[in-house]
Amino acid sequence: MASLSMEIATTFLSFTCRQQPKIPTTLVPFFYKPKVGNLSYKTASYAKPMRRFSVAARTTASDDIDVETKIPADNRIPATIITGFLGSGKTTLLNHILTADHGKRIAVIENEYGEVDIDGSLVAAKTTGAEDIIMLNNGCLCCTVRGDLVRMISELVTKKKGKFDHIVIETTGLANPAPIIQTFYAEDSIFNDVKLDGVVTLVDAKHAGFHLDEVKPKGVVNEAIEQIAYADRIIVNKTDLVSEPQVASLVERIKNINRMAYLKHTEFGKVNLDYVLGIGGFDLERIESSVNAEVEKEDHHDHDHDHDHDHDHDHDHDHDHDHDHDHDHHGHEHDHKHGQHDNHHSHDHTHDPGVSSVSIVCEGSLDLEKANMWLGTLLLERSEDIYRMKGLLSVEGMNERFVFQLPIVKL
Ligand SMILES: Nc1nc2c(ncn2[C@@H]2O[C@H](COP(=O)(O)OP(=O)(O)OP(=O)(O)O)[C@@H](O)[C@H]2O)c(=O)[nH]1
Repeated sequence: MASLSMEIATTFLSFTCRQQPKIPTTLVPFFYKPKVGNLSYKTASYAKPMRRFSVAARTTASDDIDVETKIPADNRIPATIITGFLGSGKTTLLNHILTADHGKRIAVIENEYGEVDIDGSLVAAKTTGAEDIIMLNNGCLCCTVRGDLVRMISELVTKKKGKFDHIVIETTGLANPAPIIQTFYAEDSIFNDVKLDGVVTLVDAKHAGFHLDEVKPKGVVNEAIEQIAYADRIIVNKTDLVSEPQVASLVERIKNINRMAYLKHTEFGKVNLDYVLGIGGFDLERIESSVNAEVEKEDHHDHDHDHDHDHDHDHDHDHDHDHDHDHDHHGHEHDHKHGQHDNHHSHDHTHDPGVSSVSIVCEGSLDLEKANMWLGTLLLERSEDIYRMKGLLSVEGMNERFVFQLPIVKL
């Protein structure tokens, strides 16, 4: 599969202008947090994080699309962000990764909020000397030392390229992952050599509920929620300290925040390494295959009501998905809008007033211009509410399907 990257505005506009296809099946999962107050459009908060827009074509491009699709494989160095609230087990997981037999040479960037390097001395690799460990102390990667992160990754790449295979970044427990994710897209010096592989979030089975409940002052993010919302992989750790029903209830709550991420329960961060490394959470091919799996499940989804797509009406149901599809459909909202032409449907499960995930599946014909307009409007008006989007667009008249993902990050 070929892929390409380009400026968002160009891609979006040229894609719109040059194609007039329908979209037989489109799946656009995204996270959103309901907006408080008026919607507003801020150029800086929306345009900058999305300056890279990646498109992956499944087969070959047709003549009428003005994009170069024969792009070489993405050989950039993968980077994994390990995040999670204070004491959730990030360093424990890091040690597990570094001491495991995986054959990867890992460079570690360890962020400590205080001046004293405590985590660094706890990291196993320091004693083995097998990997590079870079400490970023006295500030948080998402704010005060973000510039240092950029410089350190750039230096790693220029001075030690070829000497390591993967970068693992452990954030502080108070980090908001969004600006860290943005670093991988907004900084050319990083983007050209390093790709974000995934965000792994540790959740403390015993204390997470308390942190998730915490009501922050207006304008202040709840980091515990953000860390879950941005995750590709969630590890509910310290399950030895709580009962099974407590774990189940926490898992339900987490899934209500982020149904796109995979989730595992562990003690002392003991997970298979392929669960956390090389996961391709930000990798278009992987996204495409997981989105395809979602579509297949959608196709076999057993609706308890009839859809008559021959009639002049629109079924509009918003879906919350998790990878097990273990949600039930009792009491969820179905928004049927009659009198419109589109045959798409989506299902809306609203469980949590804070952050949630939504998948939209559109079947049949969709006008790309309208879809583009809808996406553009959504991003203009709700970019402050959306953490992340991954999607798959199937375009009439073209054999390819197009994958996109947007880390919607705000500073
Ligand atoms: N009982 C229990 N303790 C654990 C588990 N995982 C980690 N711990 C312990 O919890 C404490 C905190 O673990 P860390 O790995 O340092 O957590 P962290 O997220 O890196 O902590 P900060 O860097 O302070 O945010 C340590 O004493 C760990 O040994 C677990 O599954 N069960």
